[in-house]
Amino acid sequence: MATRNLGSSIPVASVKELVAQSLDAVPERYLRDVDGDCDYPTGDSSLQVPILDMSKLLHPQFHQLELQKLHHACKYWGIFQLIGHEVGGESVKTMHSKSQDFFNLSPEEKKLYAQQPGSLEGYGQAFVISEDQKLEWCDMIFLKAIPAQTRKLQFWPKQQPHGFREALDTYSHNMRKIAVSIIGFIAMALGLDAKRFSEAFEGGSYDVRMNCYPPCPEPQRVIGISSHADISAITLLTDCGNIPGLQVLKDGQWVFVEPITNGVVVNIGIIMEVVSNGIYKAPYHRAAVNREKDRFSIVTFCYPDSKFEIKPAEQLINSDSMALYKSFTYGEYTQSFYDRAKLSDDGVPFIDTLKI
Ligand SMILES: O=C(O)CCC(=O)C(=O)O
Ligand SMILES: [Fe+2]
Repeated sequence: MATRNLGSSIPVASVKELVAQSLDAVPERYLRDVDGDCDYPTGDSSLQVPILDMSKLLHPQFHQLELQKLHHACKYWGIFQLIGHEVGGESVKTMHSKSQDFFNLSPEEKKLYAQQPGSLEGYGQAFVISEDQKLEWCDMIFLKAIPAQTRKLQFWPKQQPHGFREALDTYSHNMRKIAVSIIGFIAMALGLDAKRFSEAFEGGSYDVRMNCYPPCPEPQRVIGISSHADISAITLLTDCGNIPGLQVLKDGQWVFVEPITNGVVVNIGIIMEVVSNGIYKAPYHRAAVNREKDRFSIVTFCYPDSKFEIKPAEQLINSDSMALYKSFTYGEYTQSFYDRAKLSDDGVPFIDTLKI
């Protein structure tokens, strides 16, 4: 198993603590519109993110049509909501309540699990690399969950919230179950060997990020998580409550992903963009915040096992369709991402650095 250096982040104040001070104005470091580049839209409500049904993918009668829908969703959206999967709502609900309980602990209790220099794991913020960088309206805790031997238990809340560790163990195994099945169908939709993909994800890595977006007095002027594409192969997101926040960029427009009961949001990450030779795109997405309530999301970044080479699949390369991306070992790929994350933003998207 290649060890991954997940980089590090400069400690900054917790947004929840900031909100507890009942500020009526948002501190300058969070404001996105001061330099006139705020583009916070309400989201286009005429567009709806595709919904895929796992039980249909598994059903001989409906399989073919649903597989075509999956191909279309991955190709034109890079994101879809998955229903009819085999994971019951209970484990998701339990994890969401433990995650909320964690963010509601006192600042002192949460700090027991704070990120340490040189690592992104733990409680804090991701990728703060300079003192004048704009900040996101989000607190998070980031934990590597699978394989179990990669867990850094010093960052896993222990006594409080009671049962957090067991809940995360169950939740992450359930997310792996979903990843193993859906990646097989994604491979199939591309005409690739489903079994090889499912096996690679059976032995893959699963990193979990729990996000808390506190209510903001000026939600239009801040961003919960700024626009990015995930570096995973696929990402599975569950939302708790009916508070929309996730937005995806579709043909130049931001579209809200409306939470649906028991739905798991699946999005294509950069690894699958490379493997599919660009047929499927890792979509840009971001999180908006609201004025009224905390929003919580739990995001599982799914990676294949470390033997899996990150390169365009050979079956997709021919004289009409040349390889668009270079080949990487798993270790080279993750290291190159974290090496770039330590540098100040040069405006070049990570995916472009992978192109031939
Ligand atoms: O919370 C959300 O809706 C988005 C989170 C996300 O994109 C991420 O953590 O990578
Ligand atoms: Fe993301």
